[in-house]
Amino acid sequence: MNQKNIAILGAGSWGTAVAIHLAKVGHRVLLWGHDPQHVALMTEKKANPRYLPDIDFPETLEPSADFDRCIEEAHYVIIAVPSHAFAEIINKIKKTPQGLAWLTKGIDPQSHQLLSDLVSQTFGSTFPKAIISGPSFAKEVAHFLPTAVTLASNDSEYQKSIRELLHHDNLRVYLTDDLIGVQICGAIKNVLAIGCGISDGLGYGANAKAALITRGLAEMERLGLALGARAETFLGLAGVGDLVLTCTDDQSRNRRFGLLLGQNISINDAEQQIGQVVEGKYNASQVCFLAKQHHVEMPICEQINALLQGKISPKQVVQNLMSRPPKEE
Ligand SMILES: NC(=O)C1=CN([C@@H]2O[C@H](COP(=O)(O)OP(=O)(O)OC[C@H]3O[C@@H](n4cnc5c(N)ncnc54)[C@H](O)[C@@H]3O)[C@@H](O)[C@H]2O)C=CC1
Ligand SMILES: O=C(CO)COP(=O)(O)O
Repeated sequence: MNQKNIAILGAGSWGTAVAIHLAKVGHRVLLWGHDPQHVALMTEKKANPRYLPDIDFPETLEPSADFDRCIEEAHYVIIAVPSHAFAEIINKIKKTPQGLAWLTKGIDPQSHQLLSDLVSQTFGSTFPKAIISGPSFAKEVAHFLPTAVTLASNDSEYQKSIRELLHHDNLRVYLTDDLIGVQICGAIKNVLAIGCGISDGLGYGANAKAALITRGLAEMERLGLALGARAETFLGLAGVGDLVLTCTDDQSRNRRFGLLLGQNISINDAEQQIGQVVEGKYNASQVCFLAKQHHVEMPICEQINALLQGKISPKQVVQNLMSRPPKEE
C-alpha cells in the first residue's frame, strides 16, 4: 500500500467516519476541527465522543486544530463541512492543493451555486475536483459495513488516485464524470427525506412514501437535466441509491427531522432535537431558487420549502400535493 497524507477538513460524523476508514486502510490522516476544545477532547480520548463515541481512532489518525498545517502536509485534501461552511473553508485554503475532494452534500446558500462552481471560481475550471456521494451513513462506514459510493470528477487521473485511497474491502467506489448530476442528487434527496419523514410522522402509509420517493426522483431528474446532468446519474448510487437510503432509514437526520415536524414539533425544536446538520432544511430554498431560475416544476420540493419557511402546516403540504390537477406520468 502506498501510504498518503490526507487532511480531512471537518470533524463531524461524516468527516470522522471517512478519516477512520482511510486511517484503518493505512493512510496518515489529519482530522481538522474548527473547535479547539473538541479537537482537544478527540486527542485525549483517541475517539470522537461527540459524533462516533464507540469507535476508537486508528494509530495513524491525528486530530488537529491547525488548519494551515493540515493543508501544508496533505497529499490530498477532503472537505467534510456542511454546505453553509463550504465557501468559508475554500477561502481559508492559502496553498493550492494538488486537487480537492469533498463529502459535503448541498448547494452554497449565499450564491446558490453548486459547490463545484465555487471550487472552479477559486482554483480554476480545470483544477481537479472529486465529489464523494451516494448511500453512506457515517456510522456504517466507520464500522466497516459494506457500502458503495459514487465518485464524480472532472479529471480521470485524479479520480483514479482518489478511488485508490478509498476503495477497499467493504467500500466500493464507482466512477462518473457527471459532477452536476451527483451534486443535484445529493442536495435534493435531503429535502425529499424531510418530506418522507413528515409523511410518516403524520401517520400516512407506505403508499404515500413510495409516491414521494418516485415523484421526488422525477423532480430531481427534471432539475438536473435542465442544469446539464445526465439521466443515468439519477438511477445510480448518488440518485435513487441515496434517495431510498435517506427517505426510508431512521439513521437519516433529514428523515428524523421530518418525522418530528409531522408529529407537530416546531422547526426550531426539531432541529435542536436532531443536534446535527439537517442539510435539507437549508437546501430546500436553494433547490427552489434553481427550479425557478430554470423554469422547472418541482411541486414536492416547493411544498416542503413553504413548510420550512413557516408558511403552511405539514397537513397542508399533503393536501396541496393531492389536490393538484391530474397529469400524465
Ligand atoms: N453523516 C453522514 O452520514 C453523511 C453526511 N454527509 C454530508 O457531509 C456533510 C457534513 O455532515 P456531518 O459530518 O454528518 O455533519 P455533523 O452535524 O455530524 O457535523 C458537522 C461538523 O461541521 C462543523 N462545522 C460547522 N460549521 C463549521 C464551520 N464554519 N467551519 C468548520 N466546521 C464547521 C461542526 O462543528 C461539526 O463538527 C453534510 O453536507 C452532509 O450532508 C454525506 C454523507 C453521509
Ligand atoms: O447523506 C447521508 C447518507 O448518504 C446522510 O443523510 P442525513 O444527513 O439525512 O443523515
